[in-house]
Amino acid sequence: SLSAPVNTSLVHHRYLTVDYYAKTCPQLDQIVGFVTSQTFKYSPATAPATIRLFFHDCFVQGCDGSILISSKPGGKQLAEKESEDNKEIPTGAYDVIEKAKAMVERKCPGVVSCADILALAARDFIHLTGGPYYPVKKGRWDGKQTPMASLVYSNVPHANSTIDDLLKLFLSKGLTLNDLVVLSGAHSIGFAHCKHFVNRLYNFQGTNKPDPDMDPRHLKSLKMSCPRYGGNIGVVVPFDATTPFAFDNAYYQNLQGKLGLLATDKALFSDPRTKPLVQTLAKDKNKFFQDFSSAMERLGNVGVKRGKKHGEIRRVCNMHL
Ligand code: HEM
Ligand SMILES: [Ca+2]
Repeated sequence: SLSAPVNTSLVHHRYLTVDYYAKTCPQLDQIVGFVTSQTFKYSPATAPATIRLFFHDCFVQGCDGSILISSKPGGKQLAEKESEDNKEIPTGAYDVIEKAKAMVERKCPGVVSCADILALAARDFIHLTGGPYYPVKKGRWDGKQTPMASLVYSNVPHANSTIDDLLKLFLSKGLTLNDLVVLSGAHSIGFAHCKHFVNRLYNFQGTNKPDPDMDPRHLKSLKMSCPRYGGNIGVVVPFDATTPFAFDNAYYQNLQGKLGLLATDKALFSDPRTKPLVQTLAKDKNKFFQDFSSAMERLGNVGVKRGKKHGEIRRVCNMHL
């Protein structure tokens, strides 16, 4: 027959369903919803942190909770969580998953994976910040593999990546150029450390001058937060200068107004392959919400594991069974 080759890392998501736990844990969505909304009240920064946590989990060994595992004390292998990229993720994101898992375990012990709880929590936080509410398909198992910090760098995007790099990375996960543009809309909320964009402020591509593609007032205000020398490395700056806690399509409008933060954000508007979609999304919030919801479903399908050979259902999320 003429059947297409099957990418085995992508097939298991066929088993994901919205009502996967309908019999075994009917209260699941409600419990996770309770914990995320309580957390959001006193710690809104946990929302963007958890969304990024989900993204980085899915891109490294698939959506399998591998990012949640802590390194063994005294062990020589560093876990994913301890990698340079993931150390930036505020610990509140790990805490909210652990808290939700503990509550779920009390109601339905040994049934629900941490990977599914993370997918649900990411969805809840998108909704809590004003974004779309979409159904989450479930049935992911937690990964049994030992997570390795050394796998993270090459599997997550960086602020100095080119659109070609990003496209290659997204294609390797079964995602598209459109998914890249649409999922980048998550930068509608949250914060970045100065080091990720400081070159654009003072020494763009070795010119010793700022990036000419940046609004001058925006440049001035970013320079105040991020001095060239002697700044505090802990300082973070909102991706969206106007509404950092509101999930909306202002991210794309900002790109058009030269208010993008990372070079990769800006590149989405300067590259002819991605610019038309940025323009469409900047105009049409409903389309952004619809496209974002389906792109998150595809993100949640990446490298899903199932069954006891590769998977487990953890009791606590930071430790293997
Ligand atoms: C496509 C290329 C992407 C690049 C180059 C990129 C890079 C970054 C960088 C450098 C930060 C700042 C981290 C820090 O300094 O603490 C960040 C934050 C963030 N990223 Fe991305 N990212 C990309 C795509 C995505 C995607 C696809 C998502 C989710 C669907 C996402 C969600 C987030 C969120 C929510 C934050 C804010 C985290 C917080 O406030 O704690 N990013 N990203
Ligand atoms: Ca993972």
